[in-house]
Formats: sequence, C-alpha cells, structure tokens
Amino acid sequence: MTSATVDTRTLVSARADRMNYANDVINSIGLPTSGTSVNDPATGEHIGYIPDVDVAGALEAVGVADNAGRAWARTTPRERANVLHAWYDTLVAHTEEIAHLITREMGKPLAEARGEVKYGSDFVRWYAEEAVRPGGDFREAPDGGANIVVRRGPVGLAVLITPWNFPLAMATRKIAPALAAGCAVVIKPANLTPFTTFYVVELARQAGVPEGLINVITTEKPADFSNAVLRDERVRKVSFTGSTGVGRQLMAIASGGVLRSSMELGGNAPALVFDDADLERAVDGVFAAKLRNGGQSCIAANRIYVQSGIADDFVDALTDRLAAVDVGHGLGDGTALGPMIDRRAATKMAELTRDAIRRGAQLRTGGVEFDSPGNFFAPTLLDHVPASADVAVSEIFGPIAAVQRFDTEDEVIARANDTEFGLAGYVFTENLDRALNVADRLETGLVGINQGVPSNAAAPFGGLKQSGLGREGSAEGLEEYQNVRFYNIARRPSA
Ligand SMILES: NC(=O)c1ccc[n+]([C@@H]2O[C@H](COP(=O)([O-])OP(=O)(O)OC[C@H]3O[C@@H](n4cnc5c(N)ncnc54)[C@H](O)[C@@H]3O)[C@@H](O)[C@H]2O)c1
Ligand SMILES: N[C@@H](CC=O)C(=O)O
Repeated sequence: MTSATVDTRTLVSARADRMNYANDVINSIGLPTSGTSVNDPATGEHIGYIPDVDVAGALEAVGVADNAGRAWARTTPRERANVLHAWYDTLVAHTEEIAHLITREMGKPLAEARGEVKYGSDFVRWYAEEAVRPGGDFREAPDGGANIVVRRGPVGLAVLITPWNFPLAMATRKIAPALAAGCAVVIKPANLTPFTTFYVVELARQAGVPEGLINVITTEKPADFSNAVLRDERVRKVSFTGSTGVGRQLMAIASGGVLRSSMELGGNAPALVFDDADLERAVDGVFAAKLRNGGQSCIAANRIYVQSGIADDFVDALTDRLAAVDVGHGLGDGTALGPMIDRRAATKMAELTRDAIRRGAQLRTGGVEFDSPGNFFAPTLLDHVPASADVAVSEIFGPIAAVQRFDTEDEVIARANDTEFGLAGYVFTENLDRALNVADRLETGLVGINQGVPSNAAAPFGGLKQSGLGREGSAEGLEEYQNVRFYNIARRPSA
C-alpha cells in the first residue's frame, strides 16, 4: 500500500454520565463567565472560560508569591513535608475528578488520565519525602584551619510554565520540588488545558498549602507575561516545559537577571530494535512509546529503527496492533486513542504522512483524518521512511509510527544521534551487553531498555543537547530549586 487509505473504524462516543461528571468538576472550580474559551478537543465544544490576565495582574501575583514565599522559606523541612503529604492524599482521593477533567480538556483516554493522576501525584509524594532531606555537607579545610558547612536553601520565587500534553504531571513535577525546597511559585499553564491546574491548586489550598504560595496565571499574551515577570527582580528561577523554540526565547530573557533556569524541551527519540530483540516485548515497548498520550509526548518514539532480520515481522506485528486501536472520545468505553489537541495538530499529521509517502515511504495502516468535528487522526504506520522525510527529522507529536531499517550497530547509532535533540532513546535487544553499550552511546538524557515508558518520579528526567537543561523528578529535581551556600568557620588548633 503506498497511498492514503480510508479508515473504516467508527469513532467511540463519549458516555453521557462521564461527560456530566467532568462538567460538574469544571463547574466546581469557580471560573469566570467570560474570558478565554477552552474547548473539548474531541468535539470542539466550549467547556468553560479562563481569565485573560494582563501584565499588571501577573506582577501582582509575583508580589503575592513573594510575600508568601518569605514566610514559607522559614518553615521547617518537616512542616513542608507534612503539607505536601496532605496534598498528595487529597490528589489521590480526587483521582476520578482529576482524571475526568484531564480527559475533557486534553482528550487522552480516561484510563490514561487515571495513569497521569498516579504519575503526577507521585511527584508530590516523592517531594514530600525529599523535603526532609534538603542535603548539605560538612567539610574540613585541607590546612585544618577551618570547617566548611555547606547549606542548601530555597532559590527564591519560581515562575513555572507548563504545556498542554500532561496537564497534571508537568505542573506537579515543578510545583512539588519548589514547595519542598521552600519556594513560592507563579505557574502559567497552557490555555488549551488550564482547568487541571486550577483544580489541583485549589486541592492544595484545601490540604493546607498557605494562601499565596501557588499562584495560577492564564493569559492570551504569554510573551508579554514572560517578558514582564522574568525581568522582575523578585523572581529568581524559571522552569519551563515546552518547545525548544520558546525555551530559547525564555533563556534569552532569563539571562538578563541571571535566573536559575530549567528547560524541558522538545525531543526526537530514536527507538532501536535489534534482530536479537524479543519480538513481542519490542512491539509492546514501541507501541507504548509511540501511542502513550496519542504520541503527544516529548519522549514519544519518533524514529523507529529496525534491524533488517526482524524488520518484516516487527512491522507486521506493530501494524496489526495499531490497526486494532479504538479511536474516539476519551470518555468513551474502550477508547485507546483520543483526539489530537487541535485541528492544526491533526492537519500536521496528514501533511507528514503525505510528505513521507511522496518521498517513497509505504503506508501500512492509518494515514487518515476522521470526518468529525473533533481532531482525530488514525494510528498510522509508515514503513521504509526515507531519512529526509519531514516525519524523520521533526518532532511528530502524534500517532505516526515512522519505521526505518538498518543493518549494523555502528550505523544505527550514528543515525540515531544525528539530531540536535537528545531527550529520550529506546533500545530493544535480549543481549545485556549490547543494551548497555548502545545506551551508553546514545546522546540522550534517558534510555528505555526493553520498555517504552521510562518516566518515573524517582528518575532524573531531562534532556541533552537542545532538549534542555536541568532535571525534574528524583533528588536532582529538588536541587533545581536550591541555592548552595557555605559558611567557613575558622578553627584554632587546641593549645
Ligand atoms: N522535555 C519535556 O519534559 C517536555 C514535556 C512536555 C512537552 N515538551 C515539549 O513541549 C512541546 C509541546 O508543548 P506546547 O506545544 O505546549 O509547547 P509551547 O512551547 O508552544 O508551549 C508551552 C507553554 O509555553 C507557553 N508559551 C508559549 N510562548 C511563550 C512565551 N513567549 N513566553 C512564555 N510562555 C510561552 C505556552 O502558553 C504553554 O504554556 C513539544 O516540543 C514537547 O516535546 C517537553
Ligand atoms: N512524556 C513525558 C512528558 C513529556 O511529554 C513524561 O513522561 O513525563
């Protein structure tokens, strides 16, 4: 098959009871009756408004956060841990509410949204546990004339900017370590998926997070927002998750005030499947790495390299898996793939597919936009994708599995590393030496070995090259919100 086919699957519809439940959760947030409209990406339906805050409003929030942060910085690690534990318990108790909200505003299937609630809440629990281990050190000067006490304290007021693809996890991965370290925050979620942030921040308040410590700002002019708040002297830190282009702009502004900066940016993950891989395990892993979040993930398998000896079997098996996926509203029964976030994203999938086919790729399944008011694109597999195709060089951010073939280990590593990005990579082989040697040679911040979802609150998530700076999750994620200082204590030798 070399050209687009009609996908005969019918879309799964949302269940009315789940839609009503999600709407009740949105209505409970207490949002304005006008402002910026938020829509369900699966239906295009308007689901609520958020405030369009101007620069003066954003700077007011900076002032509120600055005041609250000064008091919070003086709390003990145990006090901060207790508040974060309480927030974690509240998040878990509201799993259903949050999951329905995520699906309604972002589109991912409800089962995946529940998974995000677990993943996102795990960051809060992890940093509740890390809060009482702020780190520090005691050293002796080599000449014996001093002791050096190394202390870690809060970096100060942090501005957090998050994307739409994981509305909960991208927020908690930043807010929780900031609070654990003793910082206040101003957070700007994406306008496409703001409700989850408003909702979980309200849960944080109910759990005992002091007023003014977490401030949510939504705006239609994000550039005005960042230009103003990142130049404000009260702000000491910026943490951004989003595209590399916007990350570069924010780093340029942050350089003015020499702000501590964490940047979680774009990816172009290679997945390497060797002849000696377990076929079933490799198909499961690549399927997960591709289809998690509908492919709208920074660590999604972007370039799938399969060694010649296993390639035909692998492609057949992955094609069957993708062709069997139920597509539809995330609040439907059995939906495994929801909509793209917006029409532009769905159109981009169609363009990428057309470009690849024009350049010689073979379409094995999918390749069609569904005829619906939503933004659906069928799970797609393109085989024999030329390295020059757009789908092989740009971040796909959608459900297209783009397969290329390779012969040798050296060849595939050179191809895998031939990108300015360096976030995630995947290796599938049953040979442990090969797995570790290839992982060592991949220029990525994280490597999934025989599995497709490597993210974990205990792992230092982050990229190399133009995929970013800094780490989120784990002990390293706390350090991003800490200043390191030392006291030099003079010592006289005993008489
Ligand atoms: N490395 C990671 O951990 C990670 C995680 C999720 C997403 N991403 C990346 O994010 C991208 C997709 O997300 P997106 O489309 O929302 O990205 P985006 O860069 O367009 O937007 C991200 C956020 O930045 C805001 N923003 C945009 N311009 C801004 C400006 N000038 N000043 C301040 N804020 C601004 C947006 O409103 C949104 O809140 C992909 O490239 C993906 O790889 C990376
Ligand atoms: N997929 C990432 C987030 C980026 O999209 C994760 O696993 O945390």
